[in-house]
Amino acid sequence: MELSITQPDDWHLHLRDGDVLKAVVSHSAHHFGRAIVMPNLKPPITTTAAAVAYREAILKSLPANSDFNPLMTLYLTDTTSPMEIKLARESQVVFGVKLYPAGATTNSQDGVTDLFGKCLPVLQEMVEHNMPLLVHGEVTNPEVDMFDREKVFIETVLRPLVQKFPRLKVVMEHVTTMDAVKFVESCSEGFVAATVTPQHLVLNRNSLFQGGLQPHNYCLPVLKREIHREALVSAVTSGSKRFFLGTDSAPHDRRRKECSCGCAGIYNAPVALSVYAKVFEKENALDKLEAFTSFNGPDFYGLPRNNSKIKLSKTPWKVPESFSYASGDIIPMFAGEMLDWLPAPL
Ligand SMILES: NC(=O)N[C@@H](CC(=O)O)C(=O)O
Ligand SMILES: [Zn+2]
Ligand SMILES: [Zn+2]
Repeated sequence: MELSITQPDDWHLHLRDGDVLKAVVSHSAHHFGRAIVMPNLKPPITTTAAAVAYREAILKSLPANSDFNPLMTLYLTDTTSPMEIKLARESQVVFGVKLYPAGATTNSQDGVTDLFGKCLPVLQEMVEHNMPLLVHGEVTNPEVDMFDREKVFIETVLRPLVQKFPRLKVVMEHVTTMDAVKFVESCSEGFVAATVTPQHLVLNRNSLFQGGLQPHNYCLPVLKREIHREALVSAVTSGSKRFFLGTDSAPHDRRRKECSCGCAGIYNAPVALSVYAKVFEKENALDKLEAFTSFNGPDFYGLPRNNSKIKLSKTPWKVPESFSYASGDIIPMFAGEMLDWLPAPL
């Protein structure tokens, strides 16, 4: 069996910098036309100037004759100025501003502590420039149960935010719960949308503990119960325009995953398209795959859909055990396992 679809884009990607960037960028560039590149470097990308420089570094790391187009983002802080939003829009290389609640996830220590106070003028400016707010939707209060952090965030932050700024474009990134699906579906189409990762479509929280602790399945927001996974699968295969592909591919060196205090993040760029295809196939919804991978994202961001096509063939292939690079190795999702949708350029 073979499928030809418009080239997909990845609307949520971590490319890192330095040696890791060089090691991972080709895996995304191979399959995706564009990607929204997350700004949580150390130090974070908080200015348009830094985003432009980071974009140059990414372009330099690409394989020869790749036309992969990195779409940059700014990391919102309590001190981001409205002027920075204007600069970002004028640069034509910045396509979103990322909200990390301070302390929510990898490299979020400089994130926002006062969204409804200090950030109000910036949010207003974003509405004026039609600049999307990309949200890591979890509260950080240590008393809130890890598995409830997304749900509590929706009620305490997102719903009030959308009420206050009904014309702000918001992407709820990497949704993991039935609650998030219901929330996104209740908002106005074209203003609130969500990305969905491969892991949250095929794994539930049992995968963290099956046969012993599984650090390579640990990401944030953490995997949830089976009922939530099922709700995500229904949402993406329903044909709704509100959901689109965002891998949240988040490479960390193996030693930082397999240790006493492991990092959150799953490296899925090499397997993402195969996994998404499998999900849609299983639901008899392969006819809805292309909208999810290649139409809904650009339509939401107001960008043209890609012209080129890729082919997905039902050929079994083995995921490499690891990818070694200059300073270590990175273990991909489904390392060493067989998958059966193989993507290739057409
Ligand atoms: N998803 C993750 O578990 N980790 C991401 C950060 C993020 O997207 O929250 C990372 O940068 O490592
Ligand atoms: Zn996140
Ligand atoms: Zn992410």
